[in-house]
Amino acid sequence: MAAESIAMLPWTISSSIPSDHRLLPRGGLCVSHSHSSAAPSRNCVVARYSSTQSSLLFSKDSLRKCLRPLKALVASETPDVPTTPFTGDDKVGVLLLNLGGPETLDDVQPFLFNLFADPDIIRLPRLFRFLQKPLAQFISVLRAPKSKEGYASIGGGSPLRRITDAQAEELRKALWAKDVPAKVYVGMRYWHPFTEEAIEQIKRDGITKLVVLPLYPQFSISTSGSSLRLLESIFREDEYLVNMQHTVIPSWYQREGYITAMANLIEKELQSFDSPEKVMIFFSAHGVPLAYVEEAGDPYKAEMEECIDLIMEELEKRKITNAYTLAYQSRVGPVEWLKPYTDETIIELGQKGVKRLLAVPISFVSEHIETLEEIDVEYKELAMKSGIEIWGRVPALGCEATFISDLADAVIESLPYVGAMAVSNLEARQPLVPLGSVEELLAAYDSQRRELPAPVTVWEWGWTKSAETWNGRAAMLAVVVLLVLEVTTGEGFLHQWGILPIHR
Ligand SMILES: C=CC1=C(C)c2cc3[nH]c(cc4nc(cc5[nH]c(cc1n2)c(C)c5CCC(=O)O)C(CCC(=O)O)=C4C)c(C)c3C=C
Ligand SMILES: [Fe+2]
Repeated sequence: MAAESIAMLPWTISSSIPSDHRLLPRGGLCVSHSHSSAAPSRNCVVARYSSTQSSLLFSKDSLRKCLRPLKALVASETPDVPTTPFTGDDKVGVLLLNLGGPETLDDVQPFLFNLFADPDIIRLPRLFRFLQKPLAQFISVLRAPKSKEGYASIGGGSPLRRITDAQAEELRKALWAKDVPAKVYVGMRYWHPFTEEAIEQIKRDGITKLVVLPLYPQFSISTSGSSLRLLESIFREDEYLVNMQHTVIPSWYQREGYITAMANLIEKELQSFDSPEKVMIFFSAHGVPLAYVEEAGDPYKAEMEECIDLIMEELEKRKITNAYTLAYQSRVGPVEWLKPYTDETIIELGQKGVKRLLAVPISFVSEHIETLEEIDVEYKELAMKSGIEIWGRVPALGCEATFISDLADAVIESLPYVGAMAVSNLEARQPLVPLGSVEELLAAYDSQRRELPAPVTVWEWGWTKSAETWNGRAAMLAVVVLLVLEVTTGEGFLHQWGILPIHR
């Protein structure tokens, strides 16, 4: 696609651009993939000035340094990119999208139901879609006791609402301090305040321009993708929203302020070890099923790896050159997830003689059950058993000032593009998209729109993984059928055992 054909994208150049050209406003730069044949090393990128098509080879460092004057230069050549986006009548809103978490132990099962009822979390083949809700009910009831134990151990509920509300308030203050009087809303995917509730408030407040900002640094179909898909369906059916100008920032892991804030946290935590240089930095990201990446084109893994490259580059500039590794935690269910797994990696590192580990949660910006329980308790215990002697953990960003200020900048930089973007011609991983384009955005990742295949497709005889999986599936299907029969007829073993009430 010609650079000229996409006129309205913001000024975000990442030092490790993922696709073969990141497109900037007309007259802007296309920056090629850091691993392209034109870029001889991983520290180089090729930038092409779109007006003249001339190419230049930059080191990532020098590209970053010359960005500001370049922006000024190109802005002066691009009169059609709006520079004064708002009139006095505009009311600006920012909608933060997040996962949500159960606030009490009684919320756990219904929260899990909402999560598993999401087709972006459990993707059933088209033919079996009608089973989504019964299956969600079944799995949520089955998983609830274990999840409840976890939430009980971190104080009886998820801290996510409290932290996200605090982030929203700090972001609002940062925006006002930067002369952008905006209101900030929180819309959760699986628990209160639900996205629908936030949207109702946005309408009541008469917001005319909305920036949608998922609080996940890296994009995944299962997180930001799911939230945006829901938002899009809400927008489609509402006259007020259809006419409200908006833009979406699908991911922002490459932003300088975020990278700096993460590097600051890591640097600070390293100082608490007696020999900081001997500590291995252990990035632990939330996993996703492998098929999301390999079959559905989820950019999550690629964005995660780039994000870690950027953080390590930033640390390197500060002369911090520790060994580091990335692994994926929190897998659920029988299918294969992104590897290496965090638990297996900890054991291997112990066997290799690593003695000091600093865990860095990387896919989420708040403390939550998987940092407070899984990392701080389970993985720490495993590490100690595996021969690791000293264990540390970097806190989640929360309301860290550099981070919040950078989020405010991301919002401000996106404002000129609110309502000014076309839905067509989407490129995978472009920095801003309009709503109404989530399908296109996802299709850009998954250009052939293939359905996710069954996790084990080849049948093998014997007591094998495939036999186990197929037996498991058959059993699950049978249970679902029984449950449906039971619920619809009001008779069956659950009623007989008094688990479900008998209706007379
Ligand atoms: C970037 C972060 C996350 C990705 C990717 C993600 C994918 C994903 N998650 C599940 C299943 C569960 N997730 C649960 C909790 C949970 N998940 C995330 C983040 C990501 N999930 C967070 C921050 C939380 C915690 C919220 C809180 O209450 O603090 C849970 C519930 C907890 C539990 O029972 O373990 C489940 C289940 C899947 C299947 C998936 C990808 C398909
Ligand atoms: Fe999750």
